[in-house]
Amino acid sequence: MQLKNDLLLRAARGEKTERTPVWLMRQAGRILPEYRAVRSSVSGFKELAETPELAAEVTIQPVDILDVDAAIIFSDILVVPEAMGLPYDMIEQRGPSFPKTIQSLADVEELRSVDAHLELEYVYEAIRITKKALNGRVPLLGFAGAPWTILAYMVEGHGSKTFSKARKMLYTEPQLAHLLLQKITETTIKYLKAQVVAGANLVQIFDSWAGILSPAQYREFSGPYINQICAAITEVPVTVFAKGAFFALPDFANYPCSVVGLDWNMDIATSRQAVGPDKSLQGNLDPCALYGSFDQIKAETHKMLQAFGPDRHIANLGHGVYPDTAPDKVRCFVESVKEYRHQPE
Ligand SMILES: Cc1c2[nH]c(c1CCC(=O)O)Cc1[nH]c(c(CCC(=O)O)c1C)Cc1[nH]c(c(CCC(=O)O)c1C)Cc1[nH]c(c(C)c1CCC(=O)O)C2
Repeated sequence: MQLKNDLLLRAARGEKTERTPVWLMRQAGRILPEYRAVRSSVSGFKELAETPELAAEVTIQPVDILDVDAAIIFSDILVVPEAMGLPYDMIEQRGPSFPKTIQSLADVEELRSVDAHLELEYVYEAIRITKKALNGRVPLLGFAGAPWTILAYMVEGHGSKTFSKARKMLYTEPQLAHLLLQKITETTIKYLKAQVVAGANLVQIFDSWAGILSPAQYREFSGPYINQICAAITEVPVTVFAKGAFFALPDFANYPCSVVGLDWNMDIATSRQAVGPDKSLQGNLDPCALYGSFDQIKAETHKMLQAFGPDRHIANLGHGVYPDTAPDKVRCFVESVKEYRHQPE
């Protein structure tokens, strides 16, 4: 179906756009009272994510309420380890937890990878329902975690400041880590391809824990697997968002991806230099900027847009929007992007 608003896809491909497109990571979620209402009608996050009609409903809420230029399918990166054989619980106020973790070769060998993506039919169904309901209003984004970030949860078993168990494995059992990373990569490729078949117009790879690796470790344990995924997804543009991995930006220049996400620690001009002219950039306002006044948000957003320039930019925050951000402030961010006209250099 012809999209009525394809600004984001054109920006991703490096085509000229009338204005910069805008969306927010984690826009489908707790910032919206409308989301919390749907969420409280079910037993919890997992039931919501696994019920395609409801997942579609909360996916579309930010398009209706915040007027963003894209929808992102409501799901989680942790559905992949679950499909491979490690179920997770989402614990209220605390986050994800895995009753069983990966510690040995036997654990890795037990994981499903060949057909694991078939367990995620509920995600594909949510994508199909969302596409139909969106009726071409905006593109729909699919996503998955990067293999390193998924390994981190599979080995650690829960969130952590240091992920020291996961990083320990890279030193003590590098071979085992590579075996696991390759298995996750194979499942992720099939999963993302199935999302595209279901209707995703672009897919984003979230490497949320990229920044806790050294540059050398990143080059060995994360980058190559992301590169494999980018090379396999030829049907739609791919965005790579590696939080904290400023050191990897020159590597991404050589990956077959279309867009590179920046967090707010990354200098815009320096990042553009590192990534080169042939990729689009996404980001990178500090999520905390949305706690400022309306005037501050507008000024910060305009400063950011000017620094990125008019082309090859998708406006976003530098990480997911924080759950206690006022929806009015989010709308102010979106409107500030939409009203901006670039000043000639
Ligand atoms: C690391 C990571 C996770 N999940 C995700 C990442 C990568 C992005 C990032 O770095 O933030 C990705 C994710 N998770 C969710 C989405 C939905 C789409 C969107 O961006 O709007 C996306 C893209 C829903 C969610 N995923 C989660 C919620 C909150 C659960 C709830 O509604 O109770 C939502 C809406 C839970 C989740 N899921 C995860 C954690 C650590 C937590 C707990 C912390 C938190 O609550 O934010 C794992």
